[in-house]
Amino acid sequence: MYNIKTLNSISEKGLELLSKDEFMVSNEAENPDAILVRSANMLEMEFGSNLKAIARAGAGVNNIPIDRCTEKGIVVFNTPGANANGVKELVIAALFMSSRRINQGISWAQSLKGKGDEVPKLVEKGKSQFEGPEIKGKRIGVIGLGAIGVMVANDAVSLGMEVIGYDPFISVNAAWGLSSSVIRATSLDQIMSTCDYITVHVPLGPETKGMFNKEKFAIMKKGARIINLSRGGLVVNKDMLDALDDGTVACYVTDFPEQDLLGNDKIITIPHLGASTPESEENCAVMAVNQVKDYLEKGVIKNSVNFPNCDMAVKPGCTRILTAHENVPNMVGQVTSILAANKVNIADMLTHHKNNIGYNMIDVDGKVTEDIYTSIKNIAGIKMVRIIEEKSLY
Ligand SMILES: NC(=O)C1=CN([C@@H]2O[C@H](COP(=O)(O)OP(=O)(O)OC[C@H]3O[C@@H](n4cnc5c(N)ncnc54)[C@H](O)[C@@H]3O)[C@@H](O)[C@H]2O)C=CC1
Ligand SMILES: O=C(O)CCC(=O)C(=O)O
Repeated sequence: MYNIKTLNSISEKGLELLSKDEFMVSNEAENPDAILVRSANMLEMEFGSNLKAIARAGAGVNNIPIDRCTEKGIVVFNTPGANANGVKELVIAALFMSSRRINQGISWAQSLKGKGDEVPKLVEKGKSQFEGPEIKGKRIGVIGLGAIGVMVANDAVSLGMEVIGYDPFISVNAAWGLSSSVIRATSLDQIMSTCDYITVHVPLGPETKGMFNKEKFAIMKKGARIINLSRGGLVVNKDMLDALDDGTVACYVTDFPEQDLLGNDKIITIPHLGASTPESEENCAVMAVNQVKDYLEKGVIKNSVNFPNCDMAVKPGCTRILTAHENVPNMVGQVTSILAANKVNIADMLTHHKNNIGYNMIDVDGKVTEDIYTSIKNIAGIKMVRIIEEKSLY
């Protein structure tokens, strides 16, 4: 039986894939085998000795201590693209909101309650304060052309905008999916200095933290509108507030409200709703659960952010040994030497590595004793060993 802990509400569509015979799912599980999480902050969390995997039902993994997980041999998954359409639709809404002062106008209209028959007249008199430009023909910069950025860029083309995209690490898949009308920016500054609208779709990390700062606002086209449904930390709030004050930025839409951003007429604060659609929540949960299940049951890795993808068909009657180790010479050799010394025959084997971590699947004939398990675990540089028979032993 595997124990799965949920840290946020995870769609039933995903959880129902975990059969009750094999998985116990609870938000109170102690020392779980795996954790399913959305946005809960896990950065300071202590991990139990059983923890093998964390699956983020979503894209951003900045709430998970990836390096610490890698060090402990814990595989971290996310669900690439599963909520991209939900976010894209809200970005398009944000684009219109940033231009047409829709929500400010709605709040104002609501404030007329109690004015009786005067309301229609007051509306016509007051509406000019909420005027805003059309987006057709305007230039939009899309920073980050991954699952969300490509969809946003393509839809902006359909809306008649001139679209310029910046992503020095764009994947071949994303490039294939991008409209040929999208102009390629060769620098971030090209976006910052020429666009009427800027939307950002990059992960938050050391390289992107604070990418919207006073140096960038200094070169920005006056009156730019900025949409940030990625992460609050991409923007230096103080510098943004100054840029809004002096008119450099006409409107800032963020999915990440913070105290200092509230109550400003030029800031639209959305309560992190980018992926809050039944469709996105289901897609993410199904993908996250399937990935965790495959890993716990078979050691198969797909869509991990810290481990390599690795998949090998299970050989009937075999025992599967999984190891994670430092990506240095002779790690696999030491494992196979232990097997040879114990007269264990290898039926199949697969090794992959990603950055500084190596991952190894070995199917052997017959059983693996606890002594063999312990000898492998004691090899210097081994971060994790698991033995899977019909169900996981260790
Ligand atoms: N508001 C919400 O509810 C949601 C927010 N997000 C945020 O959106 C971000 C993007 O999501 P996806 O498009 O699904 O991820 P993705 O991984 O498909 O795309 C990210 C893209 O950013 C690019 N990139 C990385 N560093 C860059 C840099 N310095 N400059 C330009 N491009 C850079 C990558 O090459 C990649 O193409 C997530 O990391 C997350 O923070 C994602 C889903 C929901
Ligand atoms: O689960 C959510 O609602 C947040 C989604 C998100 O921010 C992400 O996928 O990065």
